[in-house]
Amino acid sequence: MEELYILQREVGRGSYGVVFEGREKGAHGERVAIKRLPCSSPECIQLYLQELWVMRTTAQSHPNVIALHSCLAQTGPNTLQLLKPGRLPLDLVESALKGTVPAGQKHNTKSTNSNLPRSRKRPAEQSVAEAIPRRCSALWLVMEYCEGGDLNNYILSQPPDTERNHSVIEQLSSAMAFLHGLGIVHRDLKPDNVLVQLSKMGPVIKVADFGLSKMTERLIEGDNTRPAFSSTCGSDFYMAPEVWAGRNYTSQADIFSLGVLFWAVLERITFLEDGCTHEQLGAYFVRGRWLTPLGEALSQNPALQLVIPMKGRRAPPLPPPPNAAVCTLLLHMLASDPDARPSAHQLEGSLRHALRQG
Ligand SMILES: Nc1ncnc2c1ncn2[C@@H]1O[C@H](COP(=O)(O)OP(=O)(O)OP(=O)(O)O)[C@@H](O)[C@H]1O
Repeated sequence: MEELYILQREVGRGSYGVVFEGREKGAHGERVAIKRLPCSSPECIQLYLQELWVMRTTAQSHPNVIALHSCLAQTGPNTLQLLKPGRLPLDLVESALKGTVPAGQKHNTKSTNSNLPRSRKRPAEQSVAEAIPRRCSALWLVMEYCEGGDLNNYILSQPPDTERNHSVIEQLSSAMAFLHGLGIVHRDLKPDNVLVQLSKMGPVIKVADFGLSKMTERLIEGDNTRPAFSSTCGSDFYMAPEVWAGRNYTSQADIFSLGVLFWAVLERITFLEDGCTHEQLGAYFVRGRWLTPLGEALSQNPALQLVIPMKGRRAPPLPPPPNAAVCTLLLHMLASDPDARPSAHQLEGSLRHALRQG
Protein backbone atom coordinates (compact mmCIF):
# COMPACT_ATOMS: atom_id res chain seq x y z
CA MET A 1 0.00 0.00 0.00
CA GLU A 2 2.68 2.47 1.06
CA GLU A 3 4.43 2.07 -2.29
CA LEU A 4 1.35 3.39 -4.10
CA TYR A 5 -0.88 5.27 -1.63
CA ILE A 6 -0.63 7.08 1.70
CA LEU A 7 -3.43 6.40 4.20
CA GLN A 8 -4.32 9.66 5.95
CA ARG A 9 -7.37 9.27 8.19
CA GLU A 10 -10.45 7.16 8.77
CA VAL A 11 -13.54 8.67 7.10
CA GLY A 12 -16.20 6.27 8.29
CA ARG A 13 -17.31 2.70 8.81
CA GLY A 14 -20.03 0.73 7.07
CA SER A 15 -21.49 -2.68 7.88
CA TYR A 16 -18.58 -4.39 6.15
CA GLY A 17 -15.46 -2.30 6.27
CA VAL A 18 -13.63 0.90 7.01
CA VAL A 19 -13.11 3.78 4.58
CA PHE A 20 -9.96 5.91 4.73
CA GLU A 21 -9.00 9.12 3.05
CA GLY A 22 -5.67 8.72 1.31
CA ARG A 23 -3.48 10.08 -1.42
CA GLU A 24 -1.66 8.61 -4.40
CA LYS A 25 2.08 8.79 -3.92
CA GLY A 26 3.91 11.46 -5.87
CA ALA A 27 4.11 15.22 -5.98
CA HIS A 28 0.63 15.67 -7.47
CA GLY A 29 -0.93 12.55 -6.00
CA GLU A 30 -4.72 12.55 -6.30
CA ARG A 31 -6.88 12.34 -3.19
CA VAL A 32 -8.51 8.90 -2.95
CA ALA A 33 -10.90 6.95 -0.74
CA ILE A 34 -9.62 3.54 0.31
CA LYS A 35 -12.12 0.97 1.52
CA ARG A 36 -10.80 -2.05 3.42
CA LEU A 37 -13.12 -5.04 3.24
CA PRO A 38 -12.14 -7.98 5.51
CA CYS A 39 -12.93 -11.35 3.89
CA SER A 40 -14.44 -13.07 6.91
CA SER A 41 -17.42 -14.97 5.47
CA PRO A 42 -18.54 -16.33 2.09
CA GLU A 43 -21.58 -14.05 2.17
CA CYS A 44 -19.57 -10.86 2.52
CA ILE A 45 -16.99 -12.08 0.01
CA GLN A 46 -19.79 -12.53 -2.51
CA LEU A 47 -20.92 -8.94 -1.94
CA TYR A 48 -17.36 -7.62 -2.36
CA LEU A 49 -16.86 -9.53 -5.59
CA GLN A 50 -20.16 -8.16 -6.92
CA GLU A 51 -19.12 -4.63 -5.98
CA LEU A 52 -15.69 -5.07 -7.54
CA TRP A 53 -17.16 -6.55 -10.70
CA VAL A 54 -19.58 -3.70 -11.21
CA MET A 55 -17.01 -1.03 -10.39
CA ARG A 56 -14.61 -2.56 -12.89
CA THR A 57 -17.35 -2.62 -15.53
CA THR A 58 -18.27 1.01 -15.05
CA ALA A 59 -14.54 1.81 -14.64
CA GLN A 60 -14.22 5.57 -14.98
CA SER A 61 -16.62 6.07 -17.81
CA HIS A 62 -19.48 8.08 -16.28
CA PRO A 63 -19.06 11.29 -14.29
CA ASN A 64 -21.91 10.33 -11.92
CA VAL A 65 -20.81 6.81 -11.06
CA ILE A 66 -18.02 6.37 -8.53
CA ALA A 67 -14.73 5.52 -10.27
CA LEU A 68 -12.56 2.65 -9.11
CA HIS A 69 -8.84 3.39 -9.43
CA SER A 70 -7.51 0.01 -8.34
CA CYS A 71 -8.05 -3.02 -6.15
CA LEU A 72 -5.47 -4.64 -3.90
CA ALA A 73 -5.61 -8.06 -2.28
CA GLN A 74 -4.15 -8.39 1.21
CA THR A 75 -2.21 -11.65 1.27
CA GLY A 76 -0.28 -11.21 4.54
CA PRO A 77 -0.19 -8.89 7.56
CA ASN A 78 1.76 -6.31 5.59
CA THR A 79 1.49 -7.63 2.07
CA LEU A 80 -0.79 -6.14 -0.52
CA GLN A 81 -0.88 -7.23 -4.12
CA LEU A 82 -2.27 -5.05 -6.88
CA LEU A 83 -4.93 -6.98 -8.81
CA LYS A 84 -4.58 -6.76 -12.56
CA PRO A 85 -7.74 -5.75 -14.43
CA GLY A 86 -9.95 -8.81 -14.91
CA ARG A 87 -8.18 -10.81 -12.20
CA LEU A 88 -9.89 -11.97 -9.01
CA PRO A 89 -8.29 -13.76 -6.06
CA LEU A 90 -9.07 -17.42 -6.76
CA ASP A 91 -9.61 -18.33 -3.11
CA LEU A 92 -12.30 -15.64 -2.78
CA VAL A 93 -14.12 -16.90 -5.86
CA GLU A 94 -13.94 -20.45 -4.40
CA SER A 95 -15.26 -19.18 -1.07
CA ALA A 96 -18.20 -17.42 -2.66
CA LEU A 97 -19.04 -20.46 -4.80
CA LYS A 98 -18.56 -23.14 -2.15
CA GLY A 99 -19.93 -21.12 0.76
CA THR A 100 -16.91 -21.81 2.94
CA VAL A 101 -13.95 -19.78 4.11
CA PRO A 102 -10.67 -21.69 3.70
CA ALA A 103 -8.87 -22.49 6.97
CA GLY A 104 -6.65 -19.64 8.01
CA GLN A 105 -8.58 -17.08 5.96
CA LYS A 106 -9.98 -15.32 9.00
CA HIS A 107 -6.50 -14.60 10.32
CA ASN A 108 -3.65 -12.70 8.81
CA THR A 109 -1.30 -15.65 8.71
CA LYS A 110 2.19 -15.55 7.41
CA SER A 111 1.89 -19.05 5.91
CA THR A 112 2.05 -19.53 2.17
CA ASN A 113 -0.56 -21.44 0.27
CA SER A 114 1.18 -24.76 0.52
CA ASN A 115 3.13 -26.53 3.25
CA LEU A 116 5.76 -27.43 0.72
CA PRO A 117 8.86 -25.29 0.80
CA ARG A 118 8.90 -22.97 -2.21
CA SER A 119 11.81 -24.78 -3.81
CA ARG A 120 9.82 -28.03 -3.96
CA LYS A 121 6.88 -26.57 -5.87
CA ARG A 122 6.47 -27.66 -9.41
CA PRO A 123 7.15 -24.78 -11.84
CA ALA A 124 3.55 -24.68 -13.17
CA GLU A 125 2.11 -24.48 -9.66
CA GLN A 126 4.50 -21.72 -8.78
CA SER A 127 3.57 -19.58 -11.75
CA VAL A 128 -0.16 -19.89 -10.99
CA ALA A 129 0.44 -18.97 -7.35
CA GLU A 130 2.33 -15.91 -8.41
CA ALA A 131 -0.21 -14.82 -10.96
CA ILE A 132 -3.23 -15.11 -8.66
CA PRO A 133 -3.04 -13.92 -5.07
CA ARG A 134 -3.75 -16.67 -2.53
CA ARG A 135 -5.17 -16.48 1.00
CA CYS A 136 -6.64 -13.06 0.52
CA SER A 137 -7.67 -11.80 3.97
CA ALA A 138 -9.04 -8.44 2.79
CA LEU A 139 -9.74 -6.48 -0.36
CA TRP A 140 -8.76 -2.81 -0.58
CA LEU A 141 -10.77 -0.79 -3.08
CA VAL A 142 -9.19 2.49 -4.10
CA MET A 143 -11.71 4.95 -5.55
CA GLU A 144 -12.26 8.64 -6.13
CA TYR A 145 -12.74 10.70 -3.00
CA CYS A 146 -16.03 12.48 -2.31
CA GLU A 147 -15.42 15.33 0.11
CA GLY A 148 -19.12 16.35 0.19
CA GLY A 149 -20.11 13.16 2.06
CA ASP A 150 -23.35 11.41 1.24
CA LEU A 151 -26.51 13.01 -0.17
CA ASN A 152 -28.22 13.20 3.25
CA ASN A 153 -25.36 15.16 4.77
CA TYR A 154 -24.93 17.30 1.71
CA ILE A 155 -28.56 18.36 1.12
CA LEU A 156 -29.60 18.67 4.76
CA SER A 157 -26.56 20.68 5.82
CA GLN A 158 -27.52 23.56 3.50
CA PRO A 159 -30.53 25.80 2.96
CA PRO A 160 -32.94 24.61 0.21
CA ASP A 161 -31.84 25.48 -3.31
CA THR A 162 -34.11 24.49 -6.21
CA GLU A 163 -31.47 24.84 -8.91
CA ARG A 164 -29.06 22.63 -6.99
CA ASN A 165 -31.81 20.05 -6.35
CA HIS A 166 -32.58 19.93 -10.06
CA SER A 167 -28.93 19.39 -10.89
CA VAL A 168 -28.74 16.56 -8.31
CA ILE A 169 -31.72 14.65 -9.75
CA GLU A 170 -30.64 15.18 -13.36
CA GLN A 171 -27.21 13.73 -12.57
CA LEU A 172 -28.84 10.77 -10.82
CA SER A 173 -31.11 10.04 -13.78
CA SER A 174 -28.12 10.20 -16.10
CA ALA A 175 -26.20 7.72 -13.89
CA MET A 176 -29.22 5.38 -13.86
CA ALA A 177 -29.57 5.45 -17.67
CA PHE A 178 -25.87 4.59 -17.93
CA LEU A 179 -26.03 1.73 -15.39
CA HIS A 180 -29.22 0.17 -16.78
CA GLY A 181 -27.80 0.57 -20.29
CA LEU A 182 -24.90 -1.66 -19.16
CA GLY A 183 -27.34 -4.13 -17.58
CA ILE A 184 -26.39 -3.13 -14.03
CA VAL A 185 -29.25 -3.05 -11.52
CA HIS A 186 -28.23 -1.27 -8.31
CA ARG A 187 -30.93 -2.64 -5.95
CA ASP A 188 -30.06 -0.36 -3.02
CA LEU A 189 -30.49 3.22 -4.15
CA LYS A 190 -30.82 5.62 -1.23
CA PRO A 191 -29.15 8.87 -0.16
CA ASP A 192 -26.46 7.07 1.89
CA ASN A 193 -25.30 5.35 -1.30
CA VAL A 194 -25.05 8.57 -3.27
CA LEU A 195 -21.84 10.51 -2.64
CA VAL A 196 -21.02 14.10 -3.50
CA GLN A 197 -17.91 15.78 -4.85
CA LEU A 198 -17.70 19.54 -4.56
CA SER A 199 -16.68 21.57 -7.59
CA LYS A 200 -16.78 25.24 -8.55
CA MET A 201 -19.70 24.40 -10.85
CA GLY A 202 -21.72 22.85 -7.99
CA PRO A 203 -22.13 19.33 -6.60
CA VAL A 204 -21.03 16.34 -8.67
CA ILE A 205 -23.13 13.33 -7.77
CA LYS A 206 -21.60 9.84 -7.61
CA VAL A 207 -23.72 6.70 -7.33
CA ALA A 208 -21.79 4.29 -5.07
CA ASP A 209 -22.04 1.12 -3.01
CA PHE A 210 -22.66 -1.66 -5.51
CA GLY A 211 -22.59 -4.50 -2.95
CA LEU A 212 -26.18 -5.55 -3.69
CA SER A 213 -26.10 -4.81 -7.39
CA LYS A 214 -26.54 -7.40 -10.14
CA MET A 215 -25.08 -7.58 -13.62
CA THR A 216 -27.50 -8.77 -16.28
CA GLU A 217 -27.62 -8.79 -20.04
CA ARG A 218 -27.60 -5.25 -21.39
CA LEU A 219 -31.13 -3.87 -21.19
CA ILE A 220 -32.40 -3.09 -24.65
CA GLU A 221 -34.58 0.00 -24.96
CA GLY A 222 -38.14 -0.88 -25.99
CA ASP A 223 -37.67 -4.52 -24.93
CA ASN A 224 -39.80 -5.04 -21.83
CA THR A 225 -38.45 -8.52 -21.11
CA ARG A 226 -36.15 -7.48 -18.31
CA PRO A 227 -34.21 -10.04 -16.22
CA ALA A 228 -36.03 -10.71 -12.93
CA PHE A 229 -34.74 -11.16 -9.38
CA SER A 230 -36.41 -12.61 -6.32
CA SER A 231 -34.18 -11.98 -3.28
CA THR A 232 -35.56 -9.19 -1.12
CA CYS A 233 -32.98 -6.46 -0.81
CA GLY A 234 -32.80 -2.72 -0.38
CA SER A 235 -33.71 -0.32 2.39
CA ASP A 236 -37.29 -0.09 3.73
CA PHE A 237 -38.13 3.49 2.73
CA TYR A 238 -36.76 3.00 -0.80
CA MET A 239 -37.93 -0.52 -1.65
CA ALA A 240 -40.44 -0.91 -4.49
CA PRO A 241 -43.90 -2.45 -3.78
CA GLU A 242 -43.05 -5.62 -5.73
CA VAL A 243 -39.93 -6.11 -3.57
CA TRP A 244 -42.01 -5.56 -0.41
CA ALA A 245 -44.55 -8.10 -1.69
CA GLY A 246 -41.81 -10.70 -2.26
CA ARG A 247 -42.65 -10.95 -5.97
CA ASN A 248 -40.11 -11.17 -8.78
CA TYR A 249 -38.81 -7.74 -9.67
CA THR A 250 -36.69 -6.13 -12.39
CA SER A 251 -34.53 -3.06 -12.94
CA GLN A 252 -37.77 -1.05 -12.64
CA ALA A 253 -37.41 -1.42 -8.85
CA ASP A 254 -34.45 1.00 -9.15
CA ILE A 255 -36.76 3.53 -10.84
CA PHE A 256 -39.14 3.36 -7.86
CA SER A 257 -36.26 3.92 -5.39
CA LEU A 258 -35.09 6.84 -7.49
CA GLY A 259 -38.66 8.24 -7.41
CA VAL A 260 -38.64 8.17 -3.59
CA LEU A 261 -35.23 9.84 -3.59
CA PHE A 262 -36.20 12.54 -6.14
CA TRP A 263 -39.41 13.39 -4.26
CA ALA A 264 -37.53 13.64 -0.95
CA VAL A 265 -34.79 15.84 -2.46
CA LEU A 266 -37.22 18.15 -4.29
CA GLU A 267 -39.49 18.69 -1.29
CA ARG A 268 -36.86 18.13 1.42
CA ILE A 269 -38.93 15.37 3.02
CA THR A 270 -37.15 13.69 5.93
CA PHE A 271 -37.79 11.09 8.60
CA LEU A 272 -36.07 9.86 11.75
CA GLU A 273 -35.32 6.16 11.88
CA ASP A 274 -35.75 4.35 15.21
CA GLY A 275 -32.64 4.80 17.32
CA CYS A 276 -31.16 7.49 15.03
CA THR A 277 -30.78 11.14 15.92
CA HIS A 278 -30.07 12.52 12.47
CA GLU A 279 -32.73 13.11 9.84
CA GLN A 280 -32.71 11.19 6.59
CA LEU A 281 -34.18 12.10 3.23
CA GLY A 282 -37.05 9.83 2.21
CA ALA A 283 -40.71 10.11 1.20
CA TYR A 284 -43.39 8.08 2.96
CA PHE A 285 -47.10 7.61 3.44
CA VAL A 286 -48.64 8.97 6.66
CA ARG A 287 -51.10 6.80 8.62
CA GLY A 288 -52.16 8.65 11.76
CA ARG A 289 -48.92 9.12 13.69
CA TRP A 290 -47.08 6.43 11.74
CA LEU A 291 -44.90 6.83 8.69
CA THR A 292 -45.22 3.91 6.29
CA PRO A 293 -42.66 3.38 3.51
CA LEU A 294 -44.29 4.13 0.15
CA GLY A 295 -43.45 0.70 -1.25
CA GLU A 296 -44.98 -1.06 1.73
CA ALA A 297 -48.18 1.05 1.53
CA LEU A 298 -48.49 0.43 -2.22
CA SER A 299 -47.83 -3.29 -1.85
CA GLN A 300 -50.81 -3.45 0.52
CA ASN A 301 -53.02 -1.22 -1.61
CA PRO A 302 -51.85 -0.79 -5.23
CA ALA A 303 -54.69 1.69 -5.88
CA LEU A 304 -53.43 4.09 -3.20
CA GLN A 305 -53.34 7.68 -4.51
CA LEU A 306 -50.12 9.52 -3.65
CA VAL A 307 -50.41 13.27 -3.21
CA ILE A 308 -47.51 15.15 -4.82
CA PRO A 309 -46.57 17.81 -3.74
CA MET A 310 -46.88 16.54 -0.18
CA LYS A 311 -49.38 18.24 2.10
CA GLY A 312 -48.61 19.51 5.63
CA ARG A 313 -46.59 18.00 8.47
CA ARG A 314 -43.26 19.51 7.48
CA ALA A 315 -41.22 22.23 9.11
CA PRO A 316 -39.50 25.06 7.20
CA PRO A 317 -37.13 25.84 5.55
CA LEU A 318 -38.75 24.23 2.53
CA PRO A 319 -38.06 24.61 -1.17
CA PRO A 320 -40.95 25.66 -3.43
CA PRO A 321 -43.05 22.65 -4.58
CA PRO A 322 -42.08 20.98 -7.86
CA ASN A 323 -43.95 22.06 -11.00
CA ALA A 324 -46.93 20.04 -12.32
CA ALA A 325 -44.87 18.21 -14.99
CA VAL A 326 -42.32 17.06 -12.40
CA CYS A 327 -45.12 15.95 -10.03
CA THR A 328 -46.66 13.85 -12.83
CA LEU A 329 -43.28 12.29 -13.61
CA LEU A 330 -42.77 11.44 -9.91
CA LEU A 331 -46.20 9.74 -9.86
CA HIS A 332 -45.15 7.64 -12.87
CA MET A 333 -41.86 6.67 -11.22
CA LEU A 334 -43.82 5.64 -8.11
CA ALA A 335 -46.48 3.64 -9.97
CA SER A 336 -47.47 0.33 -8.31
CA ASP A 337 -47.11 -1.42 -11.65
CA PRO A 338 -43.38 -1.60 -12.54
CA ASP A 339 -44.18 -1.54 -16.26
CA ALA A 340 -46.07 1.76 -15.85
CA ARG A 341 -42.84 3.41 -14.65
CA PRO A 342 -40.57 5.03 -17.24
CA SER A 343 -37.39 3.14 -18.15
CA ALA A 344 -34.15 4.79 -17.03
CA HIS A 345 -33.57 5.96 -20.59
CA GLN A 346 -37.08 7.49 -20.88
CA LEU A 347 -36.69 9.06 -17.45
CA GLU A 348 -33.58 10.97 -18.46
CA GLY A 349 -35.39 12.70 -21.36
CA SER A 350 -38.68 13.22 -19.52
CA LEU A 351 -36.97 14.74 -16.51
CA ARG A 352 -35.02 17.23 -18.61
CA HIS A 353 -38.25 18.20 -20.36
CA ALA A 354 -40.30 18.45 -17.10
CA LEU A 355 -37.68 20.60 -15.35
CA ARG A 356 -37.79 23.07 -18.24
CA GLN A 357 -41.54 23.59 -17.69
CA GLY A 358 -40.73 26.37 -15.19
N1 LIG B 1 -15.47 7.46 -2.08
C1 LIG B 1 -15.74 7.98 -0.86
N2 LIG B 1 -15.35 9.23 -0.56
C2 LIG B 1 -15.63 9.77 0.66
N3 LIG B 1 -16.30 9.11 1.65
C3 LIG B 1 -16.69 7.84 1.38
C4 LIG B 1 -16.43 7.22 0.13
N4 LIG B 1 -16.96 5.97 0.17
C5 LIG B 1 -17.53 5.83 1.37
N5 LIG B 1 -17.37 6.95 2.11
C6 LIG B 1 -17.89 7.19 3.47
O1 LIG B 1 -17.37 6.16 4.33
C7 LIG B 1 -18.39 5.71 5.23
C8 LIG B 1 -18.54 4.21 5.14
O2 LIG B 1 -18.94 3.88 3.83
P1 LIG B 1 -19.37 2.43 3.37
O3 LIG B 1 -19.67 2.48 1.91
O4 LIG B 1 -18.36 1.43 3.83
O5 LIG B 1 -20.61 2.12 4.24
P2 LIG B 1 -22.08 2.69 4.25
O6 LIG B 1 -22.59 2.86 2.85
O7 LIG B 1 -22.12 3.89 5.15
O8 LIG B 1 -22.83 1.53 4.99
P3 LIG B 1 -23.23 0.11 4.46
O9 LIG B 1 -22.05 -0.50 3.79
O10 LIG B 1 -23.58 -0.53 5.73
O11 LIG B 1 -24.39 0.33 3.54
C9 LIG B 1 -19.65 6.49 4.90
O12 LIG B 1 -19.75 7.58 5.77
C10 LIG B 1 -19.41 6.99 3.48
O13 LIG B 1 -20.09 8.21 3.23
